Amino acid sequence: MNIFLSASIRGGRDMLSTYIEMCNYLQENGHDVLSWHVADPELERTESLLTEQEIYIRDMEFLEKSHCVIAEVSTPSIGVGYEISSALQRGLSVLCLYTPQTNVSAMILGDKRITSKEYRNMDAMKGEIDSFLNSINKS
Ligand SMILES: O=c1[nH]c(=O)n([C@H]2C[C@H](O)[C@@H](COP(=O)(O)O)O2)cc1CO
Repeated sequence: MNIFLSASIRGGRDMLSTYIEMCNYLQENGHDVLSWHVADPELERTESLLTEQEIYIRDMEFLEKSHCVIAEVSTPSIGVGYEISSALQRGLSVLCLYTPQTNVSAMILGDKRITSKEYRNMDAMKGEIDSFLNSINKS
């Protein structure tokens, strides 16, 4: 499956190790993570070679080619919110994942088109990803 992984960049990179684990897990399970760059520790250097418009156009093209979006929303990020909304407009399924004690926006938790799940550890997060992808495959 083509998956758009959405994760904070300018919103803050404190959870980079989580993004890497999510990306690796999806790839190990045979998925094509089109936006794998969000989990790249070298991202700041590689993205600085692109203009803001080039970044935007590339990511919107990735979204067009994706079957679903999986977003880590514990760190508030305008770009992640924008991508979630864009995915919904295109009719894509969206999974939002967040850790306990994070203050996730009501605009995410209140939208019943979105599957929003809290996870306490990496195994739980992987379980939520599996359930979400299985539900898409069945629909
Ligand atoms: O350099 C970038 N490259 C890029 O792909 N993005 C996209 C992918 C991420 O899922 C999302 C992060 O948004 P933000 O930078 O507002 O946290 O936006 C965002 C930026 C910087 O805003």
